[in-house]
Amino acid sequence: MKLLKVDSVEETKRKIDHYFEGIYLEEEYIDIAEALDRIAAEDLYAQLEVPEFSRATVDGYAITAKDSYGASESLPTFLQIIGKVEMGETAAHKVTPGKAIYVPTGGMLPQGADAMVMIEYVESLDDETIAVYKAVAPGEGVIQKGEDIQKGEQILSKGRRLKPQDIGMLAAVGIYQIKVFRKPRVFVISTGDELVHPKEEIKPGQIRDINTYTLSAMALNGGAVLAGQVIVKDDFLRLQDIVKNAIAKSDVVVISGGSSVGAKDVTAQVIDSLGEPGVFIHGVAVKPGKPTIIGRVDRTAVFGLPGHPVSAMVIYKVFVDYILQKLQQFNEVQEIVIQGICDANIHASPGKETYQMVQLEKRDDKYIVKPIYGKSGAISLMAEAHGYIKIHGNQEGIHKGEKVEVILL
Ligand SMILES: Nc1nc2c(c(=O)[nH]1)N[C@H]1C(S)=C(S)[C@@H](COP(=O)(O)OP(=O)(O)OC[C@H]3O[C@@H](n4cnc5c(N)ncnc54)[C@H](O)[C@@H]3O)O[C@H]1N2
Ligand code: MOO
Repeated sequence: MKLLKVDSVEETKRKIDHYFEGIYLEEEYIDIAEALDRIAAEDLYAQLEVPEFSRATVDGYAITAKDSYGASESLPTFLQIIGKVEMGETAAHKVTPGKAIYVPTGGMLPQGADAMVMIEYVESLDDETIAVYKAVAPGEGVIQKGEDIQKGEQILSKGRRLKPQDIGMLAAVGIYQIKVFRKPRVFVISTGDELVHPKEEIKPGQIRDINTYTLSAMALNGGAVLAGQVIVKDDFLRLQDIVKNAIAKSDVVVISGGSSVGAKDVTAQVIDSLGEPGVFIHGVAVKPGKPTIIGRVDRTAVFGLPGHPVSAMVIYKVFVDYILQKLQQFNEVQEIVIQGICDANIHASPGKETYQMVQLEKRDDKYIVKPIYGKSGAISLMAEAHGYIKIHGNQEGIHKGEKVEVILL
């Protein structure tokens, strides 16, 4: 009988890996100004050094460090000023022993100089002479040629989600266009005779559609574009028509509701009717979210998520995000985790991976993790939660005082 035998989370991910092997989104070139949060589709190496010349990191005088040795507040060293470096220009003169050249922060270090002494430690005696009241070591106040980025150094790896600092690295080495994976297209379908749009009046027995909004927002949050949003009644032919159209337009179709074994639960049949290989997961050993369906039609992933809003969000985070990342060869850690101390005993469901919603409280530099409870139909549970703890199927539960990892929502 269906749903009695279910796959573990690990087995489900293995099946996803198998069914989506070699299926990736196409690549495209974009300007780095548009690259935030996109996933790199190429390894990139620096073709030059950064900085390309040694630069001052302070306002002051470029000198030979040796000249300053022994200098102090009571016993300054006297040096002759022989010039000034302008920003964005080459340093014309060379520093030799006994001489100094003024350089602003970021200016080119003149030849012969190996350190900068900050103006705070210098006194101008006349137009040509300074007194230096501090000894500086070679390299002080200077960023050396190639110190930031070396020629040939890898600056980006395929599968990395581009952060502002990655974009800065690319700009630094003169790369202004980059190959990324096209944004995945996600189509969100909510099924149920009881569902109405939030702007409409509801009759007894009806409820407002929540999942369209939570799941669409999760898709956008993950860097996808929305290919469509539809509410559909529990009707095989209507749903079949809509899912068929959605598959043609998207990389991932997320259908919520209608995934369990009730008489109206037609999602699995619809997916199977639309093409090969069809449904390969029907039921996962997780709590919440057991009646999860995962299939593939041609190159499109089709999910039947449980209708309960909490379960739908949890399964989206665990499996839909997993596929979206696979399609873009994302190669980093999927979850952002915080360590904390659990402040209550938590019971687990043997044989099932349990996702326990929690709140975090900071006490004496430590995070206290408090389990919060509610039915999987209660959206307020998700709104109150800061994250969740994953309790493995072979764990009995968690004891009060135990160290736990919280996956942030
Ligand atoms: N005999 C069994 N019955 C059920 C099982 C089971 O294993 N055996 N699993 C239960 C669990 S756990 C869940 S979760 C639900 C999943 O049901 P469906 O995915 O078929 O979803 P529906 O029945 O359509 O809806 C469940 C619940 O969620 C509400 N819902 C649905 N869509 C939305 C939406 N877009 N926005 C807000 N709320 C929505 C719906 O009204 C129902 O209340 O099955 C259990 N039964
Ligand atoms: O999946 Mo049901 O989600 O346990 O409520």
